[in-house]
Parts: sequence; C-alpha cells; structure tokens
Amino acid sequence: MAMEPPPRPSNSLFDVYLRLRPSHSANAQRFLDVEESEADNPTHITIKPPSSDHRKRAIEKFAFTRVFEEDSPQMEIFKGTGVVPLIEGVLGAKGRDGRDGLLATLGVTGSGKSHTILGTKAQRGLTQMALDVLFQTIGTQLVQSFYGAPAFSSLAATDVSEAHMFTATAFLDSMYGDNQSERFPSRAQTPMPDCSSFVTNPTIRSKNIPRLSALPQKPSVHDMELPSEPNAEYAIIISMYEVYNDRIFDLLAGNVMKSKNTNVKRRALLFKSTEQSPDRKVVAGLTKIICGSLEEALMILETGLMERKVAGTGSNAVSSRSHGFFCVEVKKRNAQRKGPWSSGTLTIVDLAGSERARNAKTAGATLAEAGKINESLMYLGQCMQMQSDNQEGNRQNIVPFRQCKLTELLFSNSFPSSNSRHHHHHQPQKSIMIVTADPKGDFNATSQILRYSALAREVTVPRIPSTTSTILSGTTLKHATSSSGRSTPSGVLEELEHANAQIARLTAEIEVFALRLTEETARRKAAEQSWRAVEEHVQDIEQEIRDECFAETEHAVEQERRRWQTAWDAEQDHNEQHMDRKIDVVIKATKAQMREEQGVKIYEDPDPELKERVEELERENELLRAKLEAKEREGQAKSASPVKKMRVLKAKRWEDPEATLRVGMDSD
Ligand SMILES: Nc1ncnc2c1ncn2[C@@H]1O[C@H](COP(=O)(O)OP(=O)(O)OP(=O)(O)O)[C@@H](O)[C@H]1O
Repeated sequence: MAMEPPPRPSNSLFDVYLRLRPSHSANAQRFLDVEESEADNPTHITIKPPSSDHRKRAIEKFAFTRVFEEDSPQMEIFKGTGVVPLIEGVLGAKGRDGRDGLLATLGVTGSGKSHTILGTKAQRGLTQMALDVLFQTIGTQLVQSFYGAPAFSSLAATDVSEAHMFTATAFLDSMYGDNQSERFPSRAQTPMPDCSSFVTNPTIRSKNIPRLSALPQKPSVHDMELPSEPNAEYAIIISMYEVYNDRIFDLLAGNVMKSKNTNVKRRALLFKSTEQSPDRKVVAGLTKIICGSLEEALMILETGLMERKVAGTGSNAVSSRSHGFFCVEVKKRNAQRKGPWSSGTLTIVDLAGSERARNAKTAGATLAEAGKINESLMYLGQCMQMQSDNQEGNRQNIVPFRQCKLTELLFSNSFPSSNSRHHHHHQPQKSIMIVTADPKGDFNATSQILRYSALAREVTVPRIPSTTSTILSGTTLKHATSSSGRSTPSGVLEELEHANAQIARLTAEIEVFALRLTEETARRKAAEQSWRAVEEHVQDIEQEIRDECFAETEHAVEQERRRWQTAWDAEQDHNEQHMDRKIDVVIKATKAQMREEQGVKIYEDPDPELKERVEELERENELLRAKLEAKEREGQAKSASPVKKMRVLKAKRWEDPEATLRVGMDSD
C-alpha cells in the first residue's frame, strides 16, 4: 500500500491516534520507532522485528492521524485527539440535534487502554475529563430531574429504547443504602423517591461505596468551557453496558453487586429496533440514570465499573475480558417553549485487550472467551480497514459491521441507514480510535493491531550489506573491479558480489511475499469465517421462514378443514331434511293410494288434540283408580273375603285407549 500523507481533515468520520506507553521492562528491546515529522506532531512509526527473530527483516511503516509518545500526559491526549470537538458535536449546533460521537481505545492487554480512557487512582482518564467539560458547559442550564419534576416524565417519555429510567439519587440510594444521597447532592435536590425496582441489600453497603474524595481531581479542565445555547435546558442521562462473549449486559442493573454472587445469571439485552425507533437499532431495556451533577455522574461511572470488575473476577481479575460501553446522552430543548427534546450521545468504549489465545494461560470457558474477543477484534479490524480504504477515496466498500455485536454497536450509527428518509436529521457518528502500544511489548500482538488499525501502511526490506563487500572491507585485497567476465580474481569477486546482491534481493522479495501470504491467509480465514457466519445466518433465516410457512400453511389448512366441515354438515342436514320430506310425500301418497284402491281404513298419527285428550283421560283414570283403591281398602276393612276382592278387581280392569290406537297403527 502506498504511504498516504496521514493528517486528514478532522471532519472525517474516523480518526485513529496512536499512544505509546512507557515500558515496564527497561532491558527489553524496542521494536517501534516514531518518525521525525516536519510538521509539529509525529504521524508515522516504523516497526522492526526484534533481532532475535532472524527470519523476518521487513520494516513496516504505519501512519496515524497523530502519534503520542511515551511522555505525553493525559491532558495532551485529551486536547490532541479531538475529544473536545466530539463533545461540541454531541452538544449540537444551535437549535439542532447533536451529532453522536464515539471514543474507543484499542490495544494489546496492558498497553494502556484503561489508563487512557478511565485513568488511574492518581489521574483522571478521558471519560472523567469529558464529563467534567460537559457539566461545566451546561452549568445551571441542567434540568431538575427529580421524580415528579416535569422534565423527568418528559425525558422518560422521549426514550425510545424501552429503558428503565431513574434519577441518580434514587439509583445510588438503592445501590448503597439509606442516606447516601446526602453525600452526592443533586442540583435538583431530589426528594426521596420510590424506586421499587431496586431492592436494597444492606450487606453490600459500606464495602463497595465508591468514595468521591478518593477519586482523582487532576488533570483539571476548569478552563475548558464550551459554548452552550443560552435559552436551552439540558439533561444528561448515563447508561453503561458490557459486551461479553458477544452478548450485551447492563452494568447498572446491579445484578452482581447486589447478589454478592459473581456467578449470578445475568439477562442479556438485545440490540434491536424498537416500536418507537423502527429505523434505528438501540440497546433495549437498559437502566438509564438522569444525573444532576458531575459528582453523581462519577459515582454512576464507578458503580458500573465495579459491577464490570466483580462480574469479571470469575474468569480473570487482571485483564478486562469484556468490551465496556459508557454512554452519555445529552438532551436539549428550549427552556421556555419546552417542546421536544433533541439528543446526541457520546459513547466511550474500553475494548477488551487483544491477546493471543495461546499466550493466555487459560482453558475452557476462558479460552472460548479469548476466542470471542479475538474474533470480535478481528471483525473490528476488517471494518477499520475497509473504512480507511473508503476514506482514501479509492473504493466504496460496504463495511461488514453486522458480523458481530461489537462492530454492530460501534459502527451501525456511522452510516446512513438504508431507510434514510426516516432519519435524515441524524448525522453519521464521528469516531475517534486511540490505539495504545508498548514499544517494548509483545511484537507479534502489537504489530497485528497496528496493521489493521493504521490509516496507511508500507512494507520495505532493507538491503543486506553484501557479504563480499564485508569480506573485502576487512582485507587488504583491493583489486580493481573487472567487468570483462574473465576469471581474474577481481572478475570472480565481481560475479560473487553480483550473485550475492541478487540473493539479497530475492531473499527480500521472498520475505515480502511471505508477509503478504500471511496477511492473505489471515484475510482468507477471516473471509471464510464470515462466510460461515453468513451461511449460518442464512440457514437460521431459512429455518425461520420454513417455520413461518409451516405455521401459515397449518393455519390455512385448518381453516379450510373447518370451512369444509361446516359445509359438509350443512349439506348433510339439507339432505336429511330433503329425505324426510320425500318420505313424507311417499307415505302420504301411499296412504292415499291405499285408501283409494282397497278402501282400507288407515289410522293416521294421532293429532296433537287427540294426544291431549288421551292424557286427560289417563289422568282421569288415575284419579278413578286411586278412588277405587281407597274404596277397596275401605271394603277390606269391613271384612270382605280376599277371593271376592280379587274378583271385584278383575271385573273392574281398565282399558288402555292407546292400545286400540296401536293396533290400528300396526295394521297400517
Ligand atoms: N501512558 C502511561 N503512563 C503510565 N502508566 C501507564 C500508561 N499506560 C498504561 N500504564 C500503566 O500500565 C498498566 C496497564 O495499563 P492498563 O490497565 O491501562 O492496560 P489495558 O490496556 O487497559 O489492559 P487490559 O486490556 O488488560 O485492560 C497500568 O498500571 C497503567 O497505569
């Protein structure tokens, strides 16, 4: 790749900075050098494989937006990497939406990512400085955000991500217990709210409470106030999550810290489009905290970091195994007219350290984890390479950011959505990547990161000093060179020299080819992997479609069956009725015929009146029988003989009028 002049206009979507850290090991060999620059700030570095590695001699040169050397303090990084313009973008121009900003650090484990972005016990990182500048700029224009304040409900209503929204005071109270809120007074002077979704666990209180006084105050940014809109009111909403094994976990839900159990099952969140945000994906269901002061925001940050650390101790206490996301939403609206809130988000990302799986003395789950980290960083590398190719203006490649959660979260806001007519007001996100490196650290891991993150790269192979000339320079033999081709000593030497030069050139070429081959192999593997991922995705989609089609067909078949059944039943009824009518007609016709032909008396079905009459007679009969029995009992009592009694009963035998009818019908 030809070397490009690197300092690109800062309005490009993606800037990549390199920060070198002072090395621990004084004796280790340095493999990275910063090139002197004619401009004020260096932009190029070269790396040479350590001399212990005899096989490789290629020198690689990389270009960055700017290179910060070992002695650069935090403040220089803050001012020199464009974080301040990023914050200005998030605040937005007058009357306009803010522009989303992304600040991320990338580097080998231990190269200084967390040091840069989150600071140390003694020094603040870029995150704390950025928060300070934000709160300082907004000053008294920050809204009252307590429960019941008009701003609180309107902010909660504006959220499109199905978030659980809390005020900082309520959140901190729920995390650390009673009365803690007095220690971090909100500008809003929040009354004690009802915060039912958090259950205070008194056992974890005192130990974990981050102490504000213990947090570093330096470097100070008190002289860095940015312009704000005079008649606007602002709100600052913070959320934090981590991406671990390609799954998203809320860092402010307090799951791990509250249960004390580091293996507590955490619910993964989805990155999806919601009902209120159909054209833009968001992390749905996060805990979001409305902050009333810088102190509150810092406490929230510490709380989320603690959760990340505690959740991570199960696997590795030292290195960050997850990608940490810290999001600051800045909302703005007219203070008098109120109206809708506009919004811009600053996302700060502490990426997991890249390391070679075989270097990590880990096994099982942790190894799989390392695999996931490397995989997601590899996808990130692909995206960054394509992005930088695109920015060079050569080609317009599609950046394959949908390959994993990490790249999706980092890049999906960087491009206009395919459905751009819906959110034309969203400017693409501006991103800053700070690559950290130890110039005396792990050569292989560092060079890999530099290769895919640099804005431009060039490989050269230095000429090897010819062995002949080395021999010659060490001897007193100084023959005149001969080009005649005769086998004079000087002619042989010349040929030898020539051959050696060719060997050196070919060796150099082989080396460049070997390097290219390694890269191409890595690219092929990456392409194969993404191909497999796409295939799996396609299979999933196919299965989904099959399932859907199956369900639909089942439904349609069932509906059709029911419709058919109803029709069949109706048809049956109709047929039966028809048949009955036919039988009636036949019976009537037959009867009429018989009457005509044979003069036979035909008994008709008893008509209803006759039936009533029969029933009446039956009842009467019943009555009479009862009377009769009564009389007989009376007679018995007067000592009539039993035989005589029987005779009386037989003589009185009652006749069933229907029997007569039945006889008539039988003969029908
Ligand atoms: N520029 C620097 N100046 C001084 N000390 C530094 C610098 N960068 C890093 N360090 C120190 O080196 C150690 C490791 O750095 P850090 O934790 O930031 O690495 P990391 O890249 O975040 O690692 P991991 O991927 O494991 O999280 C820390 O003690 C940190 O303070």
